[in-house]
Amino acid sequence: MINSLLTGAKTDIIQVLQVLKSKIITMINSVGVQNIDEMIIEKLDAGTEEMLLIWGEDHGVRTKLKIAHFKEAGRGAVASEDISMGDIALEIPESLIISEDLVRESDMYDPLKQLDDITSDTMLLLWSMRERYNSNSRFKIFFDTLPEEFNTGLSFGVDALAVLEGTLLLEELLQAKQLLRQQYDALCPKLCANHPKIFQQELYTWDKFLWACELWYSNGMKVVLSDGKLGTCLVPIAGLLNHSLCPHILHYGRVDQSTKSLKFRVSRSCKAGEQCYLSYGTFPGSHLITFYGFLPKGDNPYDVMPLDFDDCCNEDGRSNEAWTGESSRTTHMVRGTWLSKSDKPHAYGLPPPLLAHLRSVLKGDGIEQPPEGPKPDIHKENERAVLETVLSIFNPMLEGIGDSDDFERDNSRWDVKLAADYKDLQRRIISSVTKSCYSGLEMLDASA
Ligand SMILES: C[S@@+](CC[C@H](N)C(=O)[O-])C[C@H]1O[C@@H](n2cnc3c(N)ncnc32)[C@H](O)[C@@H]1O
Repeated sequence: MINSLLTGAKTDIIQVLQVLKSKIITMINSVGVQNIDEMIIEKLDAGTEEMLLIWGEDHGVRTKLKIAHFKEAGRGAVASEDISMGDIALEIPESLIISEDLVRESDMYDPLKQLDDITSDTMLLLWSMRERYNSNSRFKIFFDTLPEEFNTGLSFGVDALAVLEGTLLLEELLQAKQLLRQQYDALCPKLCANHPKIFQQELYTWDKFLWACELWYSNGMKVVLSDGKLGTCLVPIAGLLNHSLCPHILHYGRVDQSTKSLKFRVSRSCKAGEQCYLSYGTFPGSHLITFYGFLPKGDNPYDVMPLDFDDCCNEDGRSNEAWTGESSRTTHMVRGTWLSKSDKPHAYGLPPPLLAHLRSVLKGDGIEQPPEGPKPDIHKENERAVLETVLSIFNPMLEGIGDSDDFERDNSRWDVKLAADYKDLQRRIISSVTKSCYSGLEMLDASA
């Protein structure tokens, strides 16, 4: 924006804009200094990945990245030269993107389009299950670089699930897996029986279906293609970029109409040799474990505990249900209180809408509301009741999670270790909320 203002601006305005631009660039680059997700390179330029890059470049890929191996994340992309803010780190021609069009062009499309309620994402998933083993595939080199196992939450074993006892993630994982199993049972056996030449039974087993689901969840990207259609796609080479809470590449996902390519521009500079990170999206740890199989390092502002309230009562305490025939619900997302930016008194690091909700509900219990205003004279009894209510929700959660597991993590299986890390994170969030409530109560006592 500043660059476009600079064109044609008067000298004095140019000077102001230049100062503004350099300040903004310094601020953005300082984000890199706090980058807590630094990983150690184990190996640079690995065999198959190197071949994938060469294949890509032969087909029009342009890149300032090379592939490296990291202990914490498998493969990742490293800048092969300094990449300045706004530069394109990677450009993939649309013709190399694996999208719905490939199913339409294949012999699978006819039988699949006869099915009710099948989405194009599911069609593409079924297509990729066969293409993975097609030795004449145009994407053979890409399929050859994919891991044999994905290690996402969907592959957690019983020991890891046992560690998750008492967390919301356990329910989330079991439900996600059950849903996939139902989808598999409804689709694959019938397709194999009715079209055995197209859907060969040995390629459509439950294990291979789960592998393909993990592939699409952990590597799929939402892309708007040049025909304007939005779909989940696999983007060779770009699929090797790892995620960070402090990413370089934030905005991608629309094929450039003029170049017919997908461009990955860096929003902050990336020095030669530094790992170049993508943002997978604003996901909480539970989602990243379930569908990607990792927890990012650092404080994730999207890690939230959902609290559901039945808004059952109206102002005079009568049930809304009796009047409207339905009860309404509100959900409040509570983060670790260390992430709170609010320095307002009586915020306790908790979300203001949650506090407002509890204050108003507790008013129904005959407890007086604090008067509205810029500096509210907070009514102590009301505040005490609010904090005690929050404690009554979070203390049982803390008990449910229990103490930290005391087993040797480094010698545990990947899934058990990840489950224990997740539980620690949940414990940390819940403890921060209860601690904030207790210190709030102490403050109220001290001012009595
Ligand atoms: C799109 S792929 C990225 C390439 C991947 N590292 C590989 O070797 O194929 C996504 C997967 O990379 C890994 N990953 C991405 N970001 C990570 C991070 N910050 N920490 C640990 N693992 C990460 C996870 O296994 C995730 O499912």
